[in-house]
Amino acid sequence: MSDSDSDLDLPPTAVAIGAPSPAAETSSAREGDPPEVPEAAGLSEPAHKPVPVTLITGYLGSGKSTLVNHILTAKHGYRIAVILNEFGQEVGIERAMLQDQEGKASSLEEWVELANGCLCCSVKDDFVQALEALMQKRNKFDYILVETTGLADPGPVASALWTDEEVESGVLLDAVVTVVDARNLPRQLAEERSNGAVNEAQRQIAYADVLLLNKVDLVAGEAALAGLEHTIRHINTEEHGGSAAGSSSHIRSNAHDSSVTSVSLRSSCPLDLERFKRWLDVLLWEPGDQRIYRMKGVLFRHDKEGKDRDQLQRRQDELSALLSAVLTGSTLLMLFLLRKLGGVLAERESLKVSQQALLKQVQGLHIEYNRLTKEHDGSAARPAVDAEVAKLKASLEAQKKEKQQIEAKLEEAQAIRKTAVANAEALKSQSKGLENEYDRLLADYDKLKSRLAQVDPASGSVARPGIKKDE
Ligand SMILES: Nc1nc2c(ncn2[C@@H]2O[C@H](COP(=O)(O)OP(=O)(O)OP(=O)(O)O)[C@@H](O)[C@H]2O)c(=O)[nH]1
Repeated sequence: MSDSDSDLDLPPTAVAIGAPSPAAETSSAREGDPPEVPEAAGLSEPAHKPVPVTLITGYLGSGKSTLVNHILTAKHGYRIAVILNEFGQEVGIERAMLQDQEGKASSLEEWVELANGCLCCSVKDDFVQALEALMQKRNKFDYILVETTGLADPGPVASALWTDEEVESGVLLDAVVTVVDARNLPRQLAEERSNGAVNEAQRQIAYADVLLLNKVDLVAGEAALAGLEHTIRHINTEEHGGSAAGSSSHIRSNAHDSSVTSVSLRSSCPLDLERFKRWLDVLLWEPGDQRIYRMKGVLFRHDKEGKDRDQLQRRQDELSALLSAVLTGSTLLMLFLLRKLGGVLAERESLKVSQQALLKQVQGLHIEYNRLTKEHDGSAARPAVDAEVAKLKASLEAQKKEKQQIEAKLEEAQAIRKTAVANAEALKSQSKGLENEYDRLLADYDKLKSRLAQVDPASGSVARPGIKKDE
């Protein structure tokens, strides 16, 4: 590793090994520095100068995409086009991961994904076509980064850049950067291929102009790292002995390792994360005859925020349902009570009328009684008059009783009315209380949402001091 590389704006757990290339210089631009115009891109010259192409290679899961994402989000001022080659048939996963970094300035100008095969063989023509298509927009970017699959042989990919006339005139191989997985390197180098051919990990190291020893955080001890560095240098100088940029390969080329394949799974339902983890444990610890090199994907799951949001949403829904049930119930009850009240009031009015009529009748009877008493006092008709008066008195008594009954009914009606009004008041204040609780929950939900928004999903830490994620 050259000393000048120590300033590289690289991920903290990566070590650059080998001669610095323009690509390495690209990533060494520090924040705030004005962007240097890449010589090969010739931005100071007319646009016929070739665009530099950097091939980023490395075994499955070594950290190529991490490096590409780092370059795209670092502040260097270059505009970059990316050609990404996926081994599997799924496209869009890496792009989705990039999109996760919203908020960071991205140098990405163009993004092309070539899936279901390797640039070095089955999709070589697609690669050339993609480059030709990109060259139609050459003024939009200063650099092209090509991320190969983990099984790609960089040799044929590099040679594709100078075997197509149109491509050759527009681009220039800047460097082959090989990302090496420090933890898994010994195993990867030891893997045997048929006929004793050099395996992919070895070929990728051999072709590198720049070697990036990645995942050094997963290797314990300086001595182990020094040993890995020695091994890599040895393979690179022994097998390679020169730059891949512009040189022809003397490494025995090999057909792809046909025992490696990819499987992709899609689901439109949210994942139960715990069950998913258990499934992964079984898959990784008891793989049977299969070895799993690499997994990547975008999970559709209910996270904590989602759970909280769901719970809150459910509580809100329940509360609104309860509130509307109570309001509907109270309205119906009010209507019922009002109707009953209306009936009682109408009955009271009719009772009043009949009471007045009775009073008039009693008064009329009284006048009639006085007249008859005066007229027939001492006469022979007196017994008949007395009988008549007794009848009238009985009728009066009956009417008095009726009046008492009506008054009792009236009292009862008034009591019902009083209860109805009290019930209506109680329901009113109950629904007011529910409304307040509903408002309070909405405010809690907003607060929780804004706090969760401050949680850094990568580290789980909270951006603002004093607020814990679990709050
Ligand atoms: N511990 C540790 N993990 C890392 C480092 N660099 C990358 N990773 C992780 O390693 C995994 C693989 O990284 P990628 O960048 O996707 O690897 P890749 O080479 O693009 O993988 P393929 O495209 O499948 O070949 C991811 O989970 C990364 O977060 C590192 O320096 N240290």
